[in-house]
Amino acid sequence: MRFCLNVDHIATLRNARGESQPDPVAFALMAEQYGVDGIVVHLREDRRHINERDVRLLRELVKTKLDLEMAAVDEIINIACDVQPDLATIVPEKRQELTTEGGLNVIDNIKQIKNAIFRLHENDIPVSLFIEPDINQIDASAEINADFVELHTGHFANAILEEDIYDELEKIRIAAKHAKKLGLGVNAGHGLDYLNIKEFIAIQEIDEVSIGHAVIARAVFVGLEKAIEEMRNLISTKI
Ligand SMILES: CC(=O)[C@@H](O)[C@H](O)COP(=O)(O)O
Ligand SMILES: NCC(=O)COP(=O)(O)O
Repeated sequence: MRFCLNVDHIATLRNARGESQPDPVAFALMAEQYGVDGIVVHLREDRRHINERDVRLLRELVKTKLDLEMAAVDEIINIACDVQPDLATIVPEKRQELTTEGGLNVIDNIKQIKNAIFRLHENDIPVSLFIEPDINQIDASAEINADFVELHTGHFANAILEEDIYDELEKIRIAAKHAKKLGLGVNAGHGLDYLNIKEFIAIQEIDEVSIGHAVIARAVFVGLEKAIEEMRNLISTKI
């Protein structure tokens, strides 16, 4: 299971004072040295954290894989087609949200997302759709030629009761198997941390996890190298 690090919230800290430190680009390059398999950044329309300078510099400097999370809107699609990330992950965005609250509704927005995929594919950029672990959403994603799906793990991460955790994990497991059967790459992310990852790695069909907030928070206390090492060890644990 590959481990990609989302560095959005280094940019959140940088932007807190409108200055230049800590630089998410420098942080991402250090993370690569410490063994992550890729860097994820979410260039939001409101630029609350990652900005275009970060994305363009990361494109120049990242050696592993650059996964650009983005809304399916012309402004951001144009930037993505110019920057050429290794993967474009289309995510839903709502101004008032604190963080991403759920997966894309591919079915209800099929025309807009199909157009975004077409434009990104025209520029040789593989596309992942950030969706709920839902069979119908997976079928719709395959139908419009997505290359990957990223299964939203937020409901699993936020579940408290044992039975809810089990139910959410089963939804992800079934969805991952179905997506694999359709030939889609299967990524997952949102809210994964040092505790819930232990249950998550049992799902063999997941190719890659994107983790940000929990690792950044841990790095504040133990440093980035150790935070990455600890998560890497948990993800590599033999089941
Ligand atoms: C799509 C997703 O779950 C995250 O990668 C996303 O970046 C969350 O948004 P914030 O980083 O703005 O919290
Ligand atoms: N797509 C999920 C991601 O990149 C990181 O989400 P989180 O770990 O910050 O919740």
